[in-house]
Amino acid sequence: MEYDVIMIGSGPGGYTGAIRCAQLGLKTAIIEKYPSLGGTCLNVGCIPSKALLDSSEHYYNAAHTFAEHGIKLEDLKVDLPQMIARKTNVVDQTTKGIVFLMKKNKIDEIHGVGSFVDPHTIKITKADGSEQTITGKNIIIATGSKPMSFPSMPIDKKRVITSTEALTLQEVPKHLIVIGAGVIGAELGSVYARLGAKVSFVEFADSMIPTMDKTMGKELQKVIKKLGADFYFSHKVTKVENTGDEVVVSVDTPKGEQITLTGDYCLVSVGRRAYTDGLNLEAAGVKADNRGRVEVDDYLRTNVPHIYALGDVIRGAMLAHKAEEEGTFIAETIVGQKPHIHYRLIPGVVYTWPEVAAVGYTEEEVKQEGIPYKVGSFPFKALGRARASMDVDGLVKVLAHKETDEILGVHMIGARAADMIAEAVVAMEFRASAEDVSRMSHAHPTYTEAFKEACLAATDNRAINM
Ligand SMILES: NC(=O)c1ccc[n+]([C@@H]2O[C@H](COP(=O)([O-])OP(=O)(O)OC[C@H]3O[C@@H](n4cnc5c(N)ncnc54)[C@H](O)[C@@H]3O)[C@@H](O)[C@H]2O)c1
Repeated sequence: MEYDVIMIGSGPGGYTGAIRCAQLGLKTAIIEKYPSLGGTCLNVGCIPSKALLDSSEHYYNAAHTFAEHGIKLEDLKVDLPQMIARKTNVVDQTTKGIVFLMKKNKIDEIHGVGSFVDPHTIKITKADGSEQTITGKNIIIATGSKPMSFPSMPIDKKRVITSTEALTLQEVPKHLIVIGAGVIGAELGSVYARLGAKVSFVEFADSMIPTMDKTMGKELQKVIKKLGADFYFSHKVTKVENTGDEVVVSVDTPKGEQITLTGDYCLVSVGRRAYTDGLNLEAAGVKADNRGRVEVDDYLRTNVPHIYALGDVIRGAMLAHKAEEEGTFIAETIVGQKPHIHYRLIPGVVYTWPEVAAVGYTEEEVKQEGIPYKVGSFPFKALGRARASMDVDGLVKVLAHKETDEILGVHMIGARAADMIAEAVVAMEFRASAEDVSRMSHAHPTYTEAFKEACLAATDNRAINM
């Protein structure tokens, strides 16, 4: 069978790109190694982790804030197997939705491991060992990423686990040691801290979520500390050992001393790596870089012009919505359109509670690039809406150009920040100044007023409610 496009991988980038190809009239096949569609994000990433984050937040509120709201509960318990079962149900519904979308768009769905035979031919090895070969005028590599580890921290999937196993635990850990306080560590560490686990974060850098604006990491640490977590920043893990019922983690302190931490589970969340295993890129002559990522040009084309790649398997942020934009971009490029992705304006979100969300430059970046800037901040606790819901932690920080007032970056930590960041993206896509946003009506009382107030603060230090 010959296709216009073969998409290898059905994560958010793969399935979105396949649908856009089909919409543009291209005969499209999608190959997926696993029985269900949706990739890491839908099966063992974004969606299931959000289901557990929400459940753990409900529990935490029931245990800690309901009484102040005037709601009394007795005999409150965590039923972790039920929590995990609900999460599995959410995943099932979501992945079945993708099957429906493939059928609706007449995309051929083929399950099995895809590997290149030559630059136009893909062999699919199915679970029962049978093989199928198809050819494509264009091929898109969307095979995503896998959790990274180091030889000193071997993953046994029982006590030394990755995010995948952390989504299926059948008991709340007594002491969860989290290696790496980046996005996954913060999200899943906070789930189990809320459910009652003692959580210790061991992080190489000097703060949580170290690649985001430093103010966000500091604020997030304050909130997670309230859950009883411990932090070991600028500490280096040298060894992780499963001793049966326990995990012993050996750590070098910044002073050069060696300490050990003992817990019942250890979550290794030290980043992810591009996943190209089994693809047989050599048969197509496709080049990978020194980090194993498929090399692409500005058009997301590999060194073989009809083979493209997108998402976690190439350079850039490992974000589902970045991959989705790239899927659409490639489909439109194939049919001769001139699409565009504004990488600087792809938002980043950490789904802790409160959430962290950001778009554009961090303060550290504007300093480093020598861009003249000014800052406006506004804390959520000064908002009536936040006090009404008892979600008073966090702030909005706006960076604007000192001379032109153009918004350069927006960083939020607070309730509903993940949704609110969309307003900042729109403002920045249209190159708004802080004053532009200051002059737009924001409904009262809402959390979005914090963005307007931070813009007022940046415009002329004239926030109203502070
Ligand atoms: N909400 C989201 O958008 C979301 C959610 C999950 C994952 N992701 C993406 O998936 C990828 C993987 O997530 P992640 O949290 O594993 O990676 P990450 O890069 O966000 O964080 C890894 C952290 O581990 C630390 N680290 C590395 N080696 C260490 C060591 N030996 N000892 C102690 N600390 C060490 C790093 O300094 C870093 O802070 C990221 O690119 C992330 O953006 C995104």
